[in-house]
Amino acid sequence: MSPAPHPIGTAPYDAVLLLSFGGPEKPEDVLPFLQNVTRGRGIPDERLKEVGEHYYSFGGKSPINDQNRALLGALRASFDEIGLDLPIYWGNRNWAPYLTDTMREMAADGVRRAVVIVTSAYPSYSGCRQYRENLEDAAREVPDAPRIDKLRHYANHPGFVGSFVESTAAALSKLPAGSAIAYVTHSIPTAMNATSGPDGNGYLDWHLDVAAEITAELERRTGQARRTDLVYCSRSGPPQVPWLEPDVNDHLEALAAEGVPGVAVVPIGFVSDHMEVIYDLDTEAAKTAEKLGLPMARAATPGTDEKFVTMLRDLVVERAAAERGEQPARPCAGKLGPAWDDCRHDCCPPLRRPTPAKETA
Ligand SMILES: CC1=C(CCC(=O)O)c2cc3nc(cc4[nH]c(cc5[nH]c(cc1n2)c(C)c5CCC(=O)O)c(CCC(=O)O)c4C)C(CCC(=O)O)=C3C
Ligand SMILES: [Fe+2]
Repeated sequence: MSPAPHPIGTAPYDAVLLLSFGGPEKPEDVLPFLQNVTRGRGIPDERLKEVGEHYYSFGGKSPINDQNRALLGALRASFDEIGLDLPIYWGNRNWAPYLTDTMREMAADGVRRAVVIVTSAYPSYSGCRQYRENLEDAAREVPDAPRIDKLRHYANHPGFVGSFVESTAAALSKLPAGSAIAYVTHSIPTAMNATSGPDGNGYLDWHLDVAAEITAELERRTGQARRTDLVYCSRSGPPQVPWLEPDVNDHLEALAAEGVPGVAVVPIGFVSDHMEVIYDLDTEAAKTAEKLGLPMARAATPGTDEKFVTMLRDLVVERAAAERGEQPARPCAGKLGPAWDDCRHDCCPPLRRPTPAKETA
């Protein structure tokens, strides 16, 4: 008689939810998508027109939904490999499948408790709390909505860092010796960074820690130190509001002026090659680099890389153990230590928007 398969502990969960940003699938979707994203967020019309053009130049279709479908497939295969039979659902903030519809489906299927994987790795209002608000809003609309726990931030997990170590090494191998590394992430308002994470400045601190880990591992491998910086793409908002700088294009100019022989552009802020990556980096920054005669290679994002997918699976198993009151190992690279499971109530507060009327303190 063969032994029963070893049951992987995923109690108390009966499902996993993949929660993402969403993107347009065809040209007619672009405007309604942008309206969903920017509703009440004070983005100037000029910027919206410009971003609309980015989408139209790629046929009105964002790659993000197909990337999430691929990730769902990879997660399913990875779960099946170890006999983990939790169903995996998918919902988005800004486009179909909308989170509220997915939550309705989960409730109808009898899901009582689920764990959510968000496609955003770092603490900030946009990348964390706004998703938690989306979950809360959806739960208010759906009778018998499941209780949903969010995985700890995974940017400093060895699976995420390790995936970027490999892709950065691959990018550097296409460049002249002595090339620099430019780590890139989505710019956010400096005020949003100031309040990100439980103690503030979490967005920046986490990125710097992840970048330092990747750099240190590559240095261990090659014995070579090189110039590294953290720079930004996709600045939005009104011009008078300060966002994190420098912009990647300005940084490339500075590197070229210094005579750096080449640059690996490493998008540590992104989990897949969505519009910010294929437009802001592969189109715009690549054009800047070409104009400057600066050799540039862009490192791959995790996407469906095995290290990344296995990490997500491990984090689901880890969180389930923690919810059962066990003390699971919490793998972590970097100096900041593993992130908290549940965010504190005052973590990453929303930015105050300018109000048209006078107020008192
Ligand atoms: C930190 C961060 C991430 C990284 C974490 C994560 O990955 O989630 C991220 C991801 C994404 N952002 C995306 C798209 C957009 N973001 C916008 C606007 C904004 N993003 C912000 C921040 C972030 N955004 C902020 C502070 C704004 C200003 C408005 C506001 O305060 O909310 C706008 C409006 C137009 C514009 O102003 O650019 C669009 C269209 C897509 C989809 C891409 C695709 O379609 O492939 C993805 C994955
Ligand atoms: Fe964004």
